[in-house]
Amino acid sequence: MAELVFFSGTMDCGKSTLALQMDYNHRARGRGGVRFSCNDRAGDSRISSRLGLQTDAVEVRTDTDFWDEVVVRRTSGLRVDYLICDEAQFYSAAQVEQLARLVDEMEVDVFAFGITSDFRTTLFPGSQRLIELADKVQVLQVEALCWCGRRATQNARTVDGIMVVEGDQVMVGDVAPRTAGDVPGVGDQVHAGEVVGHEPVVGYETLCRRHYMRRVTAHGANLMAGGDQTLPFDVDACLWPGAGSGTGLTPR
Ligand SMILES: Nc1ncnc2c1ncn2[C@@H]1O[C@H](COP(=O)(O)OP(=O)(O)O)[C@@H](O)[C@H]1O
Ligand SMILES: Cc1cn([C@H]2C[C@H](O)[C@@H](COP(=O)(O)O)O2)c(=O)[nH]c1=O
Repeated sequence: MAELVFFSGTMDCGKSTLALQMDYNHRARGRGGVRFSCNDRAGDSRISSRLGLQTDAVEVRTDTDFWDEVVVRRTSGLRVDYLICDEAQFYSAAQVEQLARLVDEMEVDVFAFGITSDFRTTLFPGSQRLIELADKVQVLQVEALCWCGRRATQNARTVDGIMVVEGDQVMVGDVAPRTAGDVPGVGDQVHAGEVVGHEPVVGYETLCRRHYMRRVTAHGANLMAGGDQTLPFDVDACLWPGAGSGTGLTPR
């Protein structure tokens, strides 16, 4: 019996790697599949893993109809037993419904991969519909970690190194280990898209809920630990502007 499975998690937890592995394993057993992706960091029509593997894929656009994609291939004699759907958070609800219909009416297995929520902790439309319709939602085994060592559950967006909570939902970007540099101070607020004399650099960082809520990125934690605070200094004993009642760094 065909299935709609949603493999979900934060950024950088191995979704695209798993997508490529599942495609490889099914293909190796003679099954025919089609790979789809949307807005991959490596560019249009690609599925790329940070482990270094990448391959071609069909780019999903707003007018892509998955039902038609499968019908066209089957009509021309191609075998379509399964679909690999990467970056599925960016698909529309209607496209996810087409995927579900392919499972139910054409016995096509659909393996979808995507992040659940955006930088404001809001569900992406595609992910929401997948959670609503999937036969199984699987959280990936490899956990992305917060800088504190806890499991990361949130995707924070940074602009020029500062965490932001406003801006467009879709902004293609990557997570990157932060290096020391001249970036603005902890708690400063800038908005995604704001240009201050240069093109803003958008990045992402996976955080645990506690540090997402307190707006403490790795860089912020470093600043606090290495700043002129009297040691020992407990980063977690601070409230953040905008994250609670504090107006600044307010040791609890
Ligand atoms: N140099 C590396 N060596 C080993 N593992 C790596 C390396 N770079 C990335 N990874 C692994 O790849 C994972 C990210 O895989 P990827 O498929 O790109 O994630 P996702 O699609 O979920 O964003 C990381 O969690 C890490 O486990
Ligand atoms: C949180 C968040 C992420 N994105 C973008 C950033 C990346 O291009 C992809 C996620 O890719 P990954 O392979 O899972 O790392 O999504 C976005 O556009 N908006 C967001 O809020």
